Amino acid sequence: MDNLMTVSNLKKSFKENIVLKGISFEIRRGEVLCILGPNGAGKSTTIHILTAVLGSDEGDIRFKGTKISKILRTYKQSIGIVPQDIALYEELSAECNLRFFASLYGLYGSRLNEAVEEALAFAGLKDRRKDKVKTFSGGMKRRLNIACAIAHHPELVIMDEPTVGIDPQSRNHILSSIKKLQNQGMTVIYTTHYMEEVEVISSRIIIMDHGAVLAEGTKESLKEDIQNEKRYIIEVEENGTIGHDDFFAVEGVKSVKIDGNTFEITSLKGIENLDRIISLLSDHGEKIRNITSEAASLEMVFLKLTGRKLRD
Ligand SMILES: Nc1ncnc2c1ncn2[C@@H]1O[C@H](COP(=O)(O)OP(=O)(O)OP(=O)(O)O)[C@@H](O)[C@H]1O
Repeated sequence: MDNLMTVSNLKKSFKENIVLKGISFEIRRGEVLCILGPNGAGKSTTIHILTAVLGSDEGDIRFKGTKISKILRTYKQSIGIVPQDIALYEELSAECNLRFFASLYGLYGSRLNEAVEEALAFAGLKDRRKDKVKTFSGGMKRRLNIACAIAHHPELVIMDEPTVGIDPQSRNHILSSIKKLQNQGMTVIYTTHYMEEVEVISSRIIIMDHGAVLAEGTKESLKEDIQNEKRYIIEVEENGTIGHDDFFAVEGVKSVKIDGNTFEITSLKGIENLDRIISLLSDHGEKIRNITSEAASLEMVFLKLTGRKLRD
């Protein structure tokens, strides 16, 4: 895949709050690039700068090799933006909203009609086309919002957490429609703090936290680093005397987190030490309520990179 966009050393502060600390990454043509990070990581700020609605303090963004500031008009016609907050006219119908937004990108006549039909089908809203947006559920509004951003067939679609606060059915609809956009040749940038979504749609992932890129790669390559680890979550009736050092005394244990009655233990994969961990607990008189073991996941990748969970 060749590069569609290159982002170099983006820095942004709001007064003394340093929000982006010089981030760099590339966007390859035809991929779904997921930017994964917790609330406040700087995802929306990055998106605002990428969509040229916010300036950066430093850094450079190139679209097909040219600085976007030099081709702002062409660039803006080439992208579709799905903002975090729904931007639709509530008093207008689904169809009127689509007509309005697609016409902003210069579509008219039969091309506009075709684009509107296609976008209504894309959003699964053909039968609700004449209804006012204010009668729609949150999920339907989200789907329409995305349809408004892609009706003009942009080369690059930039989506900022488009599934926050919607029902599972609409979420699934949106995730599968993103795959469809990719199959049609579009490139997608997608920010989220949901790992489950990244697992489903990403071609590549950027993990962000505190305004910095912590890691970049495919989900497989990111997980490769932790393939050699196993994570046990053990819940006991009542934690009495057992502490971190007791677990570290067991061969293979790499990290221990104690949260009330729950122990999270990371261990080297090859070392089968669960029986020894269980013996340790029983020697301390702990009654085990539940044990789960996790395979390598993006959650574990995030935990390893930052020492905390993506969502608590
Ligand atoms: N216009 C602004 N003025 C001042 N501070 C801002 C502004 N926009 C963002 N910030 C701050 O920048 C930091 C990063 O915010 P940003 O919205 O980019 O993060 P995010 O990863 O998108 O999080 P979320 O998922 O909550 O949207 C936060 O501390 C936020 O308060």
